[in-house]
This record gives sequence, structure tokens and C-alpha cells, in this order.
Amino acid sequence: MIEFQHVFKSYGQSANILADINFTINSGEFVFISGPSGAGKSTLLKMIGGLEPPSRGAITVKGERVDKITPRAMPYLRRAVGIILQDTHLLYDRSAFENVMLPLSVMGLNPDKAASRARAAIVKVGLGGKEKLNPIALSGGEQQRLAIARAIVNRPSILIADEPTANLDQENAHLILDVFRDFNRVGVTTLIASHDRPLLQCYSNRTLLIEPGRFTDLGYH
Ligand SMILES: Nc1ncnc2c1ncn2[C@@H]1O[C@H](COP(=O)(O)OP(=O)(O)OP(=O)(O)O)[C@@H](O)[C@H]1O
Repeated sequence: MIEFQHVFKSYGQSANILADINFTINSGEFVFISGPSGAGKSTLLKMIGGLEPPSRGAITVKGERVDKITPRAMPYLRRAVGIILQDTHLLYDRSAFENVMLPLSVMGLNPDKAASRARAAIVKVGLGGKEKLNPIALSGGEQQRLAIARAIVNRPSILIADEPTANLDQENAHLILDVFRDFNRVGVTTLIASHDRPLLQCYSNRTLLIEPGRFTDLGYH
């Protein structure tokens, strides 16, 4: 489902941040990308989502070569991969509901159908009853859950999240990971970058470790 073959990445003239990365993630897996700050976790996730090109190597997502993606194939990738970046990019000039509606409006879905899907997504992340609030009125953990609702509203088969529990206390961090777990249980392939090893150890999963100059597939625990 996601395959990296001899992938290298550097920014501009800088040295390689990621060098000769090889791995395969199968459909339905729950994978953590772990490692110290600055090692390249965000870069790896962005490359899967087609937001950052590799410098060299092949990246295949759902049978599409992302490193060679054409503008025509981009909407397919956008729908297939739900992305939650470190900055949630929520819009504070509209309600929680309107934030979740946004990706559906872009797709041109029938408004009634879109509204019921958006409502269902909000309920799924535990924010039922808060749809009319501006995201600014939500707690950090709730804003993170709203970003998850917006990422899954298009029913992607892959969900990737960059440090979704950063700045959250333990209880809220677990709530967020439980939300991802629930989506994974219904078949969504899930990748989460986090440097919080103790938190990750609470979940049975596969871990890919990125350290400066080194990539290790730690397998399942
Ligand atoms: N757009 C960019 N242009 C230049 N350098 C970049 C860019 N994005 C990331 N980098 C550099 O690449 C390296 C890896 O960054 P990345 O954000 O992927 O690491 P990370 O493991 O996700 O870190 P963190 O846990 O702090 O988010 C860092 O040295 C960073 O400064």
C-alpha cells in the first residue's frame, strides 16, 4: 500500500536528511514513526502525502508513483490520504462544522450529503454538540480531534498524522490515539509520527525509528 524504495531526501544543497530508506506498509497497518526532533519524521510523512518530493528513489502509494505524480492524479492522492500536520491549519473565521465541510465543498459533493457526512465525522471524534463553536473555543485536544474529523471526512484509506499529541496531557494524548485506533480498526491504514516513546509503548503497533543518518524498522511489539 505504501512503499519506499531507495528514497533519499535533502533540502536544497544540504546533506541528506533521509538516505536510502526502504520499507513497505501493508493495508490496515497501524504504524508509528518515532525518533528525535529534526530526524526527518515530518519530511517522511509529507513525502507520502505528495507534499514534498523525494530527491531520489521511488515512493508508491496505493499503486501510484507519488514521486512522479501528475497534476491529474493529485486529487486521487488527496482523497486517498488524510493528512493532519503539526499545525492543524484550522480556520478560525468559521465554525467547527464549516471547517469539516471544507474538503467536501472542494469536491463538489451534494450539500445535504456533505452536511450529514460532516456531522457523522464530528460525532466519530467525540465532538458531537460542538459543531457550531468556533475552533478557538475548543481545547487543544478538541482542536486536534476536529483536525482528525476534517482529515477523515473524505473517507481516506490512509491517515497520516504528525505529532498529533504534542502539547497535550497524557489523558488527552490517549484520547487522540484511541480515535486513530478506532479508524484503524475499521481498516484505515494509519501512520503517526511522534517522539513520545513511553506513550507509543502503550499501544501494540509497528514502529519505524528515524534517527540522524539511520532508519530502523523495529517491527511489532
Ligand atoms: N522546507 C524545508 N526546507 C529546509 N529544511 C527543512 C525543511 N523542512 C524540514 N527541514 C529540515 O529537515 C530536517 C528534518 O525536519 P523534519 O521536520 O522532517 O524533522 P522531524 O523529525 O519531524 O522533527 P520534529 O520532531 O521536531 O517535528 C530538519 O533539520 C529541518 O530543519
